[in-house]
Amino acid sequence: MISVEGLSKSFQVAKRSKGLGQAFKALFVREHTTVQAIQNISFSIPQGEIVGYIGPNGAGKSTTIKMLSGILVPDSGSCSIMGYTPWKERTAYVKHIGVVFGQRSQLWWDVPVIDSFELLKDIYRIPAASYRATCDLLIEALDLQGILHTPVRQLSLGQRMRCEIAASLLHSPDILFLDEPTIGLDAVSKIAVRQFIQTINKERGVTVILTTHDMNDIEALASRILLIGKGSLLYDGRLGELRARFGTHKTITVDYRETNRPIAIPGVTLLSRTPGRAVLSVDMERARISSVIGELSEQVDLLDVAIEAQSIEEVIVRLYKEHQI
Ligand SMILES: Nc1ncnc2c1ncn2[C@@H]1O[C@H](COP(=O)(O)OP(=O)(O)OP(=O)(O)O)[C@@H](O)[C@H]1O
Repeated sequence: MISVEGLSKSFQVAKRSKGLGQAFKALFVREHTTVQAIQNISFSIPQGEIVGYIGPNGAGKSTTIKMLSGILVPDSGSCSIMGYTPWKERTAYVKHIGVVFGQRSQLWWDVPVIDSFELLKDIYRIPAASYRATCDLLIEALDLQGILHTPVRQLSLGQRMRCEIAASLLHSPDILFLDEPTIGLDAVSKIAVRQFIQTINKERGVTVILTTHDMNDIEALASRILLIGKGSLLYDGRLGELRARFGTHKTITVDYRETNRPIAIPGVTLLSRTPGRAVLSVDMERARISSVIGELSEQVDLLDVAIEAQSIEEVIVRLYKEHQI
C-alpha cells in the first residue's frame, strides 16, 4: 500500500553569525548551511498495519510524515501510496488519507467544532448520507456530544485532540498519519484515543502510521516499528523481535524479614537494598527466574516477590544507545 524508496530531504538554513559586524554583513550576504533532515529512507507498509515511527528529537519523523502526506516535496527518491505520488497528485490523494499533527490544528479556531466538521464535509465533498453516518459514529466513539457546539479555542487540549482525530476521519480515509496524537493528554484520554485507533484499524482496516515519544502508545498499538535517527532508517522490525534482542533482563523486587545476610546469586545484580526490600536485576542469559527465586528463599525469609520484564522504554533506550543516537 505504501512504498518509499530512497527518500531524501534537506533544508537550507540561514547561518547566524556572532557580533554586530557580522550581523550587518548578513544584511547583504546571507550564508546558508544545509540540514540533511532525511537521508535515503526506504520501507514499505502493507494495508491494515499499524506502524510506530520513532526516533529522538530532530530525527526527521515529522519531515517524513509531511512528505508522505504530500505537504513537502523530497529532494530525491520516490514514494507511491495507493498508486499516488503524494506531492504530485495531492488533490486526488488527500481523499484517501487523514492527518493529525498533535501540535497543530486542522480545525477553525473561532467556530464551533460541528461547523468545522461541516466545512470539511464540503471540502472533501462527502455525500450527505455517509457524512451523517460517519459523523454520528465518531461523535459516539470519541464522546464529542457535549463539546460539538463549543468554539475550538475554548476546548482543552484533550478535547481538541479528540475532535482533531474525528476531523481526520470524516471522509473515511484508508490511511491515517498521526504525529504525536497523545501529546499532552491525560491518562484517561490517552487510553480512549489508543482504543479508538485500534478499533478503526480492526473494524475498517485503516492503515496507521504513528509518530510518538510515548512508548506506551507504541506498546499498545504498533506491532512493527521503524526507528529513525539522524535522518536514516536504523531499524525496521517487529516489537517482539526487539524485545527478544534487547530485553535481556528482568527486575525482581523482593520483600523479606530483615536480615544482614548478603544476597549473592550468580547472574543477578543487586540494584538497591533498603531494610526488608531488595531490587535485583536478573540476566536472563545467565540465570532462570525460578532458580533465582529458589536461591533467594534459601538466603532470606521471603515475604513477597514481584517480577517485571524490561519496559519497552528501556528496550528503546538500549536501541538508541546501540545506534549512538
Ligand atoms: N522547515 C524547516 N526548515 C529548516 N530545518 C528544518 C525544517 N523542518 C525540519 N527541519 C530540521 O530537520 C531535522 C528533522 O526535523 P523533524 O521535525 O522532521 O524531526 P522530528 O523527528 O519530527 O523531531 P521531534 O521529535 O523533535 O518532533 C531537524 O534538524 C530540524 O531542525
